This record gives sequence, C-alpha cells and structure tokens, in this order.
Amino acid sequence: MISLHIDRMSYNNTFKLEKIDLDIKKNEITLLLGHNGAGKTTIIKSLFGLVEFKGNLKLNNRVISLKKSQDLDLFKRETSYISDELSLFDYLTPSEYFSLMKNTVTEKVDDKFLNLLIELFELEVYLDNPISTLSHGNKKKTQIVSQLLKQPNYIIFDEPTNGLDPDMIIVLKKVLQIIKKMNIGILLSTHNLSFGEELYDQIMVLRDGKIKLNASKEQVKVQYSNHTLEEIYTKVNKDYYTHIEGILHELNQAND
Ligand SMILES: Nc1ncnc2c1ncn2[C@@H]1O[C@H](COP(=O)(O)OP(=O)(O)OP(=O)(O)O)[C@@H](O)[C@H]1O
Repeated sequence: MISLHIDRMSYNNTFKLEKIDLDIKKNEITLLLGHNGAGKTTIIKSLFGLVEFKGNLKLNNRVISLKKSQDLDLFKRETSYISDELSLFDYLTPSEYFSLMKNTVTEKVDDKFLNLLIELFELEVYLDNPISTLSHGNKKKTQIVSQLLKQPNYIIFDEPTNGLDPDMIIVLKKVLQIIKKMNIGILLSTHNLSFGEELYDQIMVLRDGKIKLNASKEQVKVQYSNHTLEEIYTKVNKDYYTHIEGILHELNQAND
C-alpha cells in the first residue's frame, strides 16, 4: 500500500493543502476528484517528491524518503506514472519506444501482454511511424501502453480520458478493471465522473486543498444510497452548488 500523509504543504502561502490522507491499495482504484486548482496534481507531485511538504510517505507501511536514492529507486520500480503531459520521445516510433521502456524495467516484460495492449488500443498500424506524426489520442495511447507494459505494483494516472475517443475510453475502463485484479493499486485523478463512477473502490474529493470526502465505495453507498457520482459530488460540494444555483437563477431571469 502507498500512504501519503500531508500535514501541510503550500506554494508561497498562495495555495495550501492541509490534512490529506491518501491510500492507494493493491487490487483497488482510488479516485481523486476536485475542481480546477483543487490540488490534485500537487498531491501527485507530493507522491513523487516533486514538492516539499510536512508529512510522510509510506510504501508497504514503511516510511520512505524520496530524497534518498535507494528509496527513490524502489518507489520508481514499484510505480508507473501516466501523466497528462505527453512527454514522449517524438523521434522514436511506438515500437522503438516500447522497446526502450522494456529495457528500463528489471522484470521481464510479458510480450503477449504488450501485444494484447497494442491490439486493444489499436496501435498496430502506427507502430513504425514516428511518434511526432501521431494524433494526440494515439500519442496518449502510446504513453498508456508504455507504462502499463511494466506491470508495476502501483499506477498513478492523471486525466486518463483526456484526448481519448469514446471507444478507447470504454476499452481503457475495461483494461483498468482487469489490471486492478492483477494485484495492482491504481490512483485515478479525473474530471470524468462517469468514467470514475464504475471504477472506484475508494474516493477522495478535494475542494481548495481540503478533503470534502474520503471514503470507500461501501461507505459512500451507506451514506448516499443509490445516488449517482454526479449527485454525490454535488452534495459533497453543497455550498458551491448553492452559490451556482443563485447565479443560474439570475442568468435565467436576465434572459426573460
Ligand atoms: N509551482 C507552483 N507555484 C505556485 N502555485 C502553484 C504551482 N503549481 C500549482 N500552483 C497552484 O496550486 C493550486 C493547485 O494546483 P493543482 O495543479 O494541484 O490543481 P489541480 O487540482 O491539479 O487542477 P486541474 O484540475 O486544473 O489540473 C492552483 O491554485 C495552482 O495555481
């Protein structure tokens, strides 16, 4: 299990995260939801030691320090990060890129697993084209496959559905359901409520750097019975939506 505890973190006092407790458990998907600027990426950056914070990071119940090269190497080996920024080597082809990724992991990559992912994400026809010539969605799929092929213990996935077409969103949802059962823990940070709804086992909702909801799916069911995730999200952020309803009412009146 990965456990991140942030007591406090701030960017020059302009934005702060407080009392964040995030767990990523094997065989589970943790969903991270929040408005633009809520702090989701900052939490992910904290996980990778890219921002300073007061608190601690545990891997399998042991506190680790990403400033120590040994701990950093261990954490990198255990974790794949699929970012929303497409930082691929554009001059390589997907095929060359996958080979490069295969050579960077210690365990042997299962070629059958890789070929099935290539087929599922419909990348066969682009395998020998330079990545620079691929569409945004195909670059994204190349990035997804390049990280999944490592079959890490944990996957941190930022905005998984950005740039994907409806077929691929459906395929990705099914792939993540299978991958989770391979004893892999997944953190999904997404704005796509319907995508997250079917997938999550744990949910964290953030507003302005603070936790509004941190619960398991079972706890959510007890508290919100059959409500959809959109309804739950709206209820959790009640103050915001009451404010928005007021403005929408005025907009409607102005239109009369
Ligand atoms: N390097 C930085 N220096 C100062 N402030 C920053 C920095 N990076 C982010 N912020 C601010 O911290 C807040 C949280 O940003 P963050 O990127 O974590 O939000 P987010 O929830 O990922 O948003 P989005 O959904 O828009 O990606 C924002 O107000 C942002 O402007």
